[in-house]
Amino acid sequence: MTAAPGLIKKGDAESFDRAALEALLTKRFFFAPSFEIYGGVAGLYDYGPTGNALLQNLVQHWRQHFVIEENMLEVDCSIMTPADVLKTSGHVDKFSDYMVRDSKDPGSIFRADHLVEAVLEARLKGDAIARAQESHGSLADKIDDLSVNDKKNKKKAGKKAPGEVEPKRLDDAVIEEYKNILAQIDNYDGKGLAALITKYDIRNPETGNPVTEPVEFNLMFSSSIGPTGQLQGYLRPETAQGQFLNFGRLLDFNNNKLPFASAMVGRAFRNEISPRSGLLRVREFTMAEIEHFVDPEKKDHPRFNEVKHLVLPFLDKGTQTSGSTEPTLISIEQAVASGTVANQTLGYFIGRIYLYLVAVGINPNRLRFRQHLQNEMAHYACDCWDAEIHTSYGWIECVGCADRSAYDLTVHSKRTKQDLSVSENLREPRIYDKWVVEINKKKFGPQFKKDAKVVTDYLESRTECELEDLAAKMAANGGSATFIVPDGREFTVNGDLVEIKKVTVKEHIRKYTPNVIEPSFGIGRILYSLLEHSYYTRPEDVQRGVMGFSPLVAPFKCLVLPLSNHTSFESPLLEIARQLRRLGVPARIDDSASASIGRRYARNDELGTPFAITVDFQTVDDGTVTLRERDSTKQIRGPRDEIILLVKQLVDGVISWDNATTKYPLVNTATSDDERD
Ligand SMILES: Nc1ncnc2c1ncn2[C@@H]1O[C@H](COP(=O)(O)OP(=O)(O)OP(=O)(O)O)[C@@H](O)[C@H]1O
Repeated sequence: MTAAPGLIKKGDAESFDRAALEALLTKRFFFAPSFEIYGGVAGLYDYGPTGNALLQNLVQHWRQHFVIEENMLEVDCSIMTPADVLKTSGHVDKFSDYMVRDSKDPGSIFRADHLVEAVLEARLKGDAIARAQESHGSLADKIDDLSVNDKKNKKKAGKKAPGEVEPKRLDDAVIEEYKNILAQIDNYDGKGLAALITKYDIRNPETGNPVTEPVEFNLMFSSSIGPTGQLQGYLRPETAQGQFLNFGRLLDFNNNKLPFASAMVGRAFRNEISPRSGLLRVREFTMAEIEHFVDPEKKDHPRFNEVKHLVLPFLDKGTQTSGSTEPTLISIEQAVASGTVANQTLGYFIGRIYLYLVAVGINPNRLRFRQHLQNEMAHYACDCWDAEIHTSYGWIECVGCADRSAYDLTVHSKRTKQDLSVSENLREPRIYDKWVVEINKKKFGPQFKKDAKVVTDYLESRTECELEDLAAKMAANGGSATFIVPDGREFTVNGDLVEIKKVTVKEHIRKYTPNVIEPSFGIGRILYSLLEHSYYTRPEDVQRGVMGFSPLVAPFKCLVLPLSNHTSFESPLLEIARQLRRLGVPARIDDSASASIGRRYARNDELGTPFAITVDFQTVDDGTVTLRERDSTKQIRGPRDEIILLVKQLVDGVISWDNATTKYPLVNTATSDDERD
């Protein structure tokens, strides 16, 4: 669709007014706080008819783009999950964030990294304002104007927003330090955050009080299964585990062939410490996750050629640790060849994620791929990239894409004693050298007594590289080596007890645990980013908001409306809507007698309806109707049945609006298009 000249650009960050968008979203019931008439609960939202249709369309296109086009095996698994499963996956022990409290107001709780980030960003903004005030009064006004949205939002919330800007100069060296910290804020653990809070005197911005030491808070909602209360469970924090646990059946379903991918769309639950920023951080949300199971030695991808040419902004970990947030524009092929992205399969999915996001309407200029920093990445993952989308809240992670190695299948297999590996019959036997550990059990028991199992488990679960290191240590140390087991204790072994050696192996069957590449989508975050990127106002009246959704995701595709409430319009109106719906085009009739036609167009612009068919007196005379396109507000006229088919083609993307205007004459309408309710 072509935009009218002078139209305020969609997704333009500079001219964006968040308060105006929020008012529109509430008025048109895109979403609202759940349990609102009971006062609501932070982080829980209900989608209205418009928001829900948008959400379903995002999911539907996700299914088309991934599940259908990539022939994935879609499953639907239980939400309530026994504790044992999540203990094995590591969620019970590690799925947590750090929180701090206001030292004098314990009810004021913050996620520690978000607090540090908000305070440092506010100080940098305050410095920019102070510098501008000193040098150019006009620039200061401009910057002050930019913070108008913050002020409006703050007023709406009725309290002081964290990070409220106080004009104050900072030393240049301090600015550099702050920028450096912000570029790698996800890399700090509890101790690191505590040090930052002390060093930079981070306080509760609303009260000015100091905050407590960061403590870990597990994000899972706990429950019990059954009447005895004996079986502990959790609401799943991601959809992935169900897919891993069904791996054996899925492999069988796929005729024991690898690679293949499973997929699931469903709700996930996280008891977020401080759910702010609307739909971006909620406690219950729709996830769409893919688990691509692949041979660890064959991580190339047969369809890599289809995406390798895409040039994308990659913000790698080296750039971030050097204190910069400037991504590098390179092709996916270059990113994989240079080792920036670990392998082709990961690169392939980065490309597919990009194509999906842009197809649904995310502005490609406000999209980047950021690599996880060392501490941020799950300990088992070997590479992870987030698709981040820029919104008025900053850069937001909307899709994570991780190479989870063989971790998940290995831990579940160990815990359940079920074989979750793949066996491959080799045409030629494979002969290779391998590091192995041989434990002298007779001597081991008397030496380590009750700790024998801990030490044995430690040694037997070492990777080849680790065994090689241990062997080198023993050789250098007169035959003994000291190591620390997972519970923190130190043990020493010598050559009498343990032999670590290289042996030559001949295999006819290759047995391995597949690795998993996991693209994980938060549909709500994509939806909210899309709302910001789609919103614009008409140049002739900045109060008139338009949601410029593409027909692919628009909640309603076609509006059908009468010029007035004349009775002769009733029957063609119903018939047109019926025909459109029969063709699979969601159509909405707006025949409210009280509103003028201009007002009704404006109302549907706010719903993002791309096309409108109007029935008027000429329709009754000669069977023609007008068709209006939302962004240009231009109208064409043609025979009713032809226009209905044209709408179907426009919605399916088979024909463009520009093309349509060459086939049917543009009409001059006397309709007042500038009213609103
Ligand atoms: N609280 C939430 N509200 C809405 N969406 C979420 C939330 N937490 C995660 N997601 C979505 O799920 C996707 C995958 O989850 P993942 O575990 O990778 O997120 P995360 O790294 O924990 O997110 P964050 O660091 O922002 O808390 C994210 O990319 C995001 O789109």
